[in-house]
Formats: sequence, C-alpha cells, structure tokens
Amino acid sequence: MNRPPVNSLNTEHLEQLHRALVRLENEKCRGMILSSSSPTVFSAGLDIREMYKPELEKARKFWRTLQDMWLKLYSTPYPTVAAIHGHAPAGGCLLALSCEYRVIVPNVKIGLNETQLGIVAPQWFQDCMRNVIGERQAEKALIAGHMFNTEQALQVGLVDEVAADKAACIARAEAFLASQANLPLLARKTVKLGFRNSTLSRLMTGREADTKIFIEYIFQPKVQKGIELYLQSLSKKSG
Ligand SMILES: CCCC/C=C/CC(=O)SCCNC(=O)CCNC(=O)[C@H](O)C(C)(C)COP(=O)(O)OP(=O)(O)OC[C@H]1O[C@@H](n2cnc3c(N)ncnc32)[C@H](O)[C@@H]1OP(=O)(O)O
Repeated sequence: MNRPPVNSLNTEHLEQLHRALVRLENEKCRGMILSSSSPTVFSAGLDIREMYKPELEKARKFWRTLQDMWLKLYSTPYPTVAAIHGHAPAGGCLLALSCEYRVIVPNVKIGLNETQLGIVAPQWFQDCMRNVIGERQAEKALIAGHMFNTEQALQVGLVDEVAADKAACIARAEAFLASQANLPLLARKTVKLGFRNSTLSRLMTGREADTKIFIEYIFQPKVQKGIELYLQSLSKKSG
C-alpha cells in the first residue's frame, strides 16, 4: 500500500487493491505480502472523509468497493501474509486479519477500535477477528474497541510472529510464503476456502443488507457529528 500519509482506504485505493488482487490471481501468483510504504503505519483503516457528509451514491459505491476488495482478499487462491510494520486500526486491522499469516514489529497498535469511535464494526469485520483469536477474546476486544500492542497481539494470537524491524518483518513474511511453496495448490486452496466459506457466504448473501445498514448508520445526524469531531481531533493532533 502506498497512499501517504497513512494508507487510509478511500474508494480509489480500494479499487487499486482490488485490481491488484485480481491481477495476481490471473497471473497465477504463488503468494502475496501485504505491506506498507509508510515507516509507521500499516493502514489507518477506512478513509473517514469518505463517510463525512457524503453523497448517497458515492457512499454506496465506497461500501460496495470495500466489500469487493475484501471478498477477493479473503478468498485468494494463493497464500497471503500481512507484514505489519506500523499501526493497523480498524479497516487496517481487517486487512491484516484477512491474510493467512501475520508478522508484526515492536511498538505497533492493532485492533478493531470502532466502538471507541462510536461506530460499530460490521459483522464480517467481527467474524474475521473471531476466526483468528476465538469467540471469547474477540467479544471482549470488539466490545471494548481494544487496540492491542505488539506483545498483547502475539499473546492473544492476533499475530503469528514478532520481527525486529521492517526488513526482518518482510523476511519472515517471505519465509512463510516459502513454507507454502511446495504444497499442492488445489488442496491448499480448497482447505483455505473450506475454513473461510461461511464467513464469505455470510457477506455474499447479505451484501445489500450490509450496505443498507452502513448507509442508514452513517447518514444519522448524530453519527455525522461524531465523525466531524473525530476528524477535527485527528487534524488538530497533526496540526
Ligand atoms: C458503520 C461504519 C463502519 C465502518 C467501520 C469503520 C472502520 C474504519 O476503518 S474507520 C477508520 C478508523 N481509523 C482510525 O481510527 C485511525 C485514525 N488514525 C490514527 O489513529 C492515526 O492517524 C494513526 C495511528 C493511523 C497514524 O498516526 P500518525 O502517524 O501520528 O498520523 P496522524 O494522526 O498525524 O495522521 C496524518 C494525517 O492522516 C489523517 N488520517 C489519519 N487517519 C485517517 C483516516 N482513517 N481517514 C482519513 N484521514 C486520516 C489525519 O487526519 C492527518 O491528516 P492531516 O491533518 O490532514 O495531516
């Protein structure tokens, strides 16, 4: 990902990610490392400006593009690793959770923090967390909107490994891909999809309902006010 300053996910960036995933699949790629050009941020999650006073059709397109990108990422036939050498809140955490393996560096925060922002992580975000860290830990983390530090993320199983820095993180991600290289492709892909199928189907069969929930939610005046205040707090911080 290379969308400075924080790889926030707007419609255009989501489309780029989706196109890249389609291309990798068409080219029969043997593995992907999802990484960031930023030294400190993996991805800041959804671009909050896409949800602030949006036009209805643009907001719908934004959400559908996110769904398309995620459905592709979660179901790739090739192995995927997230090299998390920077913070990964909310949608950034979703990207990492959607890969098959996660390597993180020290001093990083990662989690589905939506509750803390007064918004609700969609069901499929929650499912991804549950699938990785289990029901009990996911429920606690999601209710609190908890951001895990590196040690906590390793302890709870949210990430698989800690590496010292970006170079080591990429090297460990490559090692994971190498460990998969000799597995029979069809068997590997079939098992992966078997595990992920119910989560994928839940969104595929409920896409319109999921979009409707998003639209109805963000168009509420009190939600817009909350987004406005949050945007102000973010820009005051950097100002
Ligand atoms: C029903 C709705 C369901 C939808 C579910 C939502 C999922 C989501 O993904 S919502 C997005 C949640 N993301 C966050 O809460 C992260 C917010 N950002 C941060 O915490 C920090 O920016 C971060 C730790 C990622 C990086 O910190 P810094 O390196 O210190 O950078 P700055 O905070 O100074 O930010 C630089 C610049 O980027 C803008 N920014 C940051 N995050 C976002 C974002 N998610 N969307 C849009 N813009 C973002 C920030 O405002 C600064 O902008 P300028 O002031 O113009 O420089």
